[in-house]
Amino acid sequence: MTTTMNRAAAAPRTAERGGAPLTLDGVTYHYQGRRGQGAGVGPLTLDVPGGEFLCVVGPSGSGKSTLLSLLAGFLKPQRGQISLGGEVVRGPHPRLTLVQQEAALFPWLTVAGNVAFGLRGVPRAERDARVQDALRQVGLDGYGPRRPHELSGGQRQRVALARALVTRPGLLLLDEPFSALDHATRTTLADELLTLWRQSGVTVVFVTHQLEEALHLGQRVVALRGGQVALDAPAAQTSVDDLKRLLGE
Ligand SMILES: Nc1ncnc2c1ncn2[C@@H]1O[C@H](COP(=O)(O)OP(=O)(O)OP(=O)(O)O)[C@@H](O)[C@H]1O
Repeated sequence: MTTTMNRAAAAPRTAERGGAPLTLDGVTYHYQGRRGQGAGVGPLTLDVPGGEFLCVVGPSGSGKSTLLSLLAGFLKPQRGQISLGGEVVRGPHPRLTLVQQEAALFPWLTVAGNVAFGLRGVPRAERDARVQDALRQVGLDGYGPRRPHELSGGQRQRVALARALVTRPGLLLLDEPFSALDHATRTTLADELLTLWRQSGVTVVFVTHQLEEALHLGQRVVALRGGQVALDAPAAQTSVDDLKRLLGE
């Protein structure tokens, strides 16, 4: 690929191909309740090499969303620190991008406008070319002029993925991105995500309730229980039954 990099948010300091390594060092966050510190996560220590596809599983309340909010910079660790590509994460950052369960697309923008959103500051011709390229990658060639309400749920998630990847982030965070979709669409999109990951080399942290999905997608699986890492293993060396037993499901 030979596209020129550009300025500001459109030009994350990540290599064009290849994800950023992610490090959590003693990261702790506990929600403050009326009776002092409540539930939360940590201390969590994890090393995620650049380009790894990590899945995070765990029962309801185990801390998956809290962990993602910390990684996305929406919450600040009370102790410990998170680094991405060697830089401490201190807040939302152009090098990382989050895709959630319901694609949060701007309804007043076209599909192309939604995908182009993160490319402000990039010259028009390059921006248009990158948007077209991203839409082609997610199988939505020709959908640029449509509005989000004219798309199916699966197509909206594809737009969200295109919007996330068009900025060439170092880290892609996914929070149950396919859980609102029917089984067939979910399976198709999961396989498409693997293709996109291989093409882009981005580091992925994917949160899911579905143990099968985690083992299918991830190279590595981290299971949380009560805000702590209960298991951290290569996906190939664990099974749904192992995870169920460990998580008491
Ligand atoms: N805003 C908050 N205030 C107080 N406690 C919270 C808050 N958000 C989450 N918690 C608590 O922190 C713990 C972790 O919650 P979290 O939402 O991260 O879990 P989760 O694994 O994502 O759950 P789910 O799968 O149900 O979304 C839970 O005990 C939860 O009740």
